[in-house]
Amino acid sequence: MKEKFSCTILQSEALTKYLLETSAYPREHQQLKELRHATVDRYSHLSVMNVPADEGQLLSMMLKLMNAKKTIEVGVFTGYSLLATALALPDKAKVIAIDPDREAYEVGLPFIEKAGVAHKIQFVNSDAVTAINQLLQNGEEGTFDFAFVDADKENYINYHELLLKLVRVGGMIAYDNTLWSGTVALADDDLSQEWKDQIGENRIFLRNLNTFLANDSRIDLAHLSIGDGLSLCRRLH
Ligand SMILES: C[S@@+](CC[C@H](N)C(=O)[O-])C[C@H]1O[C@@H](n2cnc3c(N)ncnc32)[C@H](O)[C@@H]1O
Repeated sequence: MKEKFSCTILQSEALTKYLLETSAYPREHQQLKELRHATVDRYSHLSVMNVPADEGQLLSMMLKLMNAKKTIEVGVFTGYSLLATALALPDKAKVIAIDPDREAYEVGLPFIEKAGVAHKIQFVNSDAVTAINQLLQNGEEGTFDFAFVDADKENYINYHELLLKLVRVGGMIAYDNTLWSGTVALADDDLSQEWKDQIGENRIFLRNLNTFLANDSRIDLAHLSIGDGLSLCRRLH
């Protein structure tokens, strides 16, 4: 029997709604809330590209616990995770935000400015391989505390090699969407045509990444079932 398409990896949409409405939305920063609503108004169904509020809160808590001061964001869109990051960092911290599409970032920018954290952000209008290589050439190897990757899935495995150089020993790389709506666990025959059309080849790229990370002795790994799946990789040496 074909599985029914669902954006959530929790057992029901009702449970996702409960989690967001009970714990996440009441504590969501006002500008994050407004950015989220503006993204729905502007992009409707594409607004699922924003990380959900509970994941934003996890990122925020991790950054504070790590005392992070220099981070990189690969894939910005309208900037929900970027704003959550910038809000969690101290005033003199820096986040390099990379995306070849500046238009979507400009939808979120007024909310970032209103939150008073735009000065922490350096937006780089480029594809990430070029931008990260540039940072490495500039001598910034081993200087980043945290990297958040939420962009083109086929390149995650390439970003991993570059980001392992860019983050310091003990620093963290987080990959978003690594459970891809639960489809990484499904056989081809379990997928309806509607689902196949939506997910394309990303399910295969993410499966390969998950196997690769599980076998990578250079990192500690925690694969979380939050949002659409989040893989946390801590650089060991
Ligand atoms: C899922 S969205 C990011 C959502 C964001 N984390 C948030 O919470 O709002 C993915 C973004 O990756 C960007 N992207 C696609 N290819 C890229 C690349 N080669 N380098 C950097 N960003 C890329 C897209 O333009 C898009 O804005």
